[in-house]
This record gives sequence, structure tokens and C-alpha cells, in this order.
Amino acid sequence: MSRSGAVIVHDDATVLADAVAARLINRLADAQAHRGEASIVLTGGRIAARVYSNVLGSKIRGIVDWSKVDFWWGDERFLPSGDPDRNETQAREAFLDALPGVDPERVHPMPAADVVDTPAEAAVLYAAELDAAAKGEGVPPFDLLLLGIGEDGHVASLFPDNPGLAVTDAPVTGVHGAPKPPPERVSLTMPAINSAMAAWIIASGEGKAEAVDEALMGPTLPAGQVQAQGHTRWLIDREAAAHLKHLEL
Ligand SMILES: O=C(O)[C@H](O)[C@@H](O)[C@H](O)[C@H](O)COP(=O)(O)O
Repeated sequence: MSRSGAVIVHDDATVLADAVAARLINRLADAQAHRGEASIVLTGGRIAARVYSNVLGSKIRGIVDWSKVDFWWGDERFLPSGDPDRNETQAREAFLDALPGVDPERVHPMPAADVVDTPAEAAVLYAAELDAAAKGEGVPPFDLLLLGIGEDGHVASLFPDNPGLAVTDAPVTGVHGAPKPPPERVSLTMPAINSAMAAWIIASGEGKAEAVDEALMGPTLPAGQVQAQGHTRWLIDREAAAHLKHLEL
């Protein structure tokens, strides 16, 4: 299976979160060395929160000029500002609020449910914000896009068989009827996700093993449709890799 080279298996969730944090910092530092600034698309989820805390606690975090990093979100739960279940709140608490130098103008949360009435409205506004950052080109360059994966193979808020997954004519979509609460969400679409230079799918725990295996075999699940411009990497722990029989672990 030709894509196995893109899979890196770590001993456990602790090592995984540490390794991804170090990689993330290095990736942003590299981007800044090339173009003076960097951008990252954040995800929600439990393992992502651990990665963010580790970035904050990392001894090498100072190799990045955090004032020159744009922070975007790949998806958001359509809830009021400050709700603890918002991906924005999670990332702010885990690292953004405490990272020295972060420029509030470069933090781009998706519009919350107390600001706009519907996920569709939030999607339109976020698309406009992306387009403005891209100087009218639609989506700015994403140096790194992080994704968690659900047990059902969803990434961002693109769920199997949900209409949001099929949207290709816009970078952002409103999502209704998501099987993972809350049902209303906002998400980058697959073309926007795949416009990133690098996409890293992070998975921890046995619950993810089946979805990881299926996604690596082909595009049946949303996670299997992720194909970034530069590289797509699967950063997973041993439990999440449990069904990858073809890999020598
Ligand atoms: O808003 C969300 O819920 C997410 O962005 C979602 O795509 C998440 O990343 C995965 O469901 C993995 O989440 P866990 O790591 O918590 O399983």
C-alpha cells in the first residue's frame, strides 16, 4: 500500500502529543524562514488539546515568532462565544492565550452562535475572511493544517454521508445533523482542506483504529479524501495503528 510511508506510529498518546508539538513548532519555524510568516489551521479534539498544551510548554517554542503566525480553524462547533465546547475556547485555553507574542489580529476564529444566526451565515463570513487574507484568491496559503479523526472517519466537521462533505464550490460550509454533538457546526470543505501545503491527521486510541485503516486504504471515508498539496501525514499512536496489519510495528 503506497501511502504507508506517510504513517508515523508513536508508542502512546503522550509520546504522540509531544512529537506532534515539536514537529508543529519546527514546521512553523521553517515556514517563517521561507516567507517571513506562517499559518496554521487548528482542529478540535482531545489529542489536539494535548498537542497545544505541549506547544505552550515546549522548550523550543521560541524558535517561532508567534506574532507572525496566522491561526485559522478547520472546523467549529456552532455555539456561543466562550462556550467551553467551542474549538476556539479549547485552543485559547490550551495555548493561544498564554503564548507570548500571539497577535490577536492573526487569530481567526469561526463566527460564533451569538454573533451570527446560522452555521451558513458563519460559513459565508469565514469564507470572506479567508478571501481577504488571500487578497481575493479564495484561501490563503496554509503551511500546516491539523486534523483529528473521528471513530466514523470524519475530519474537521465533514462527516460520512453528511451533505457538507460534498460541498466543493465554497471553502467553508455550514453543517447540520452532525452525529457528534453539537449537531450544528461550521467546517472548511474538502477542497479548502486539500489546498493546505501540509495536512497532519492525528489519531490516538483503539477507537480510531478501524477508521485509520479504512481511510488509508482509499477515499471511502472523509479522512481518506485528505490529500494536501505538499504532504499528508498520519501521526498516530500504537493503539490507533492496531489494524494496520501491513505496517511492521
Ligand atoms: O470539533 C470537533 O469535534 C473536531 O474538530 C473533530 O473533527 C475532532 O478533531 C475529532 O472528532 C477527533 O476528536 P477526538 O480527538 O476528541 O477524538
